[in-house]
Amino acid sequence: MAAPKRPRVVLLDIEGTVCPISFVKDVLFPYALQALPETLKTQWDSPAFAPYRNAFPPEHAASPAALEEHVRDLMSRDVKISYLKSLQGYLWESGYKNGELKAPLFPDVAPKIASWRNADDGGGVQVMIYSSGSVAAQKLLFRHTNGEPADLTPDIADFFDTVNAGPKTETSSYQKIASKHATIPASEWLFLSDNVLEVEAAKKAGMQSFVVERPGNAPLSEGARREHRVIKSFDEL
Ligand SMILES: CSCCC(=O)C(=O)COP(=O)(O)O
Ligand SMILES: [Mg+2]
Repeated sequence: MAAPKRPRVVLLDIEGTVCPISFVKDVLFPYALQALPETLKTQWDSPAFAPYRNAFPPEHAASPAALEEHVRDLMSRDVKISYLKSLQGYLWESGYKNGELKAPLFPDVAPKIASWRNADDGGGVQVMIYSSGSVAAQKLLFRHTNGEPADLTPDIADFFDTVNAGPKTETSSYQKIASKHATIPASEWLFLSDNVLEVEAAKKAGMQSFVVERPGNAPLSEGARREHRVIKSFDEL
């Protein structure tokens, strides 16, 4: 069998791949829930907030109390639905901007993103992001990291979420992502994720894909370890 081609695009998941799951569950989610009541109280009818409110099903957007109850329920179950993800990005914005929120990237992540970008092979390796978090939330996260420099967005060529690509466990989403950059065959994309179902969907779309095993991630089954390459750090690439 021919050796896989060196990737020209590295497509990265966020939670459990570039930063710990605990940052999302124990820092970002509580921040959003804490900001929610005041936002609903003071911004319910504001033009800035209306698009986020109106994206929810009407029965849940009927009153601040109904919306708060629904958001709390969705977040307690970590439901990755696009209107919730958009609202979370809106709620996190002030926290990132005032310095309360800073994304704790694993130590290998920022240096490797820079080295992919600068790879001396006539254009480097493009780095793109695909996360259930909204594109707006992704940009906030990569603009406010613990790296030096903190803003990694200049090194990121494109951002995908469940709105512009589709659900992460569906093969069609990876086909759609690859078709946006159609000069690069799917076989020259490498998708890295903690989620085995996402890795399987990317592989079915013809991408290379490895499972990333980080501290705090859910344990991997023996089957997953047999079926997929598992890496613990981007330095293994
Ligand atoms: C980029 S926003 C924070 C992460 C988030 O809300 C999320 O759902 C992450 O899911 P992922 O697809 O990156 O595992
Ligand atoms: Mg993930």
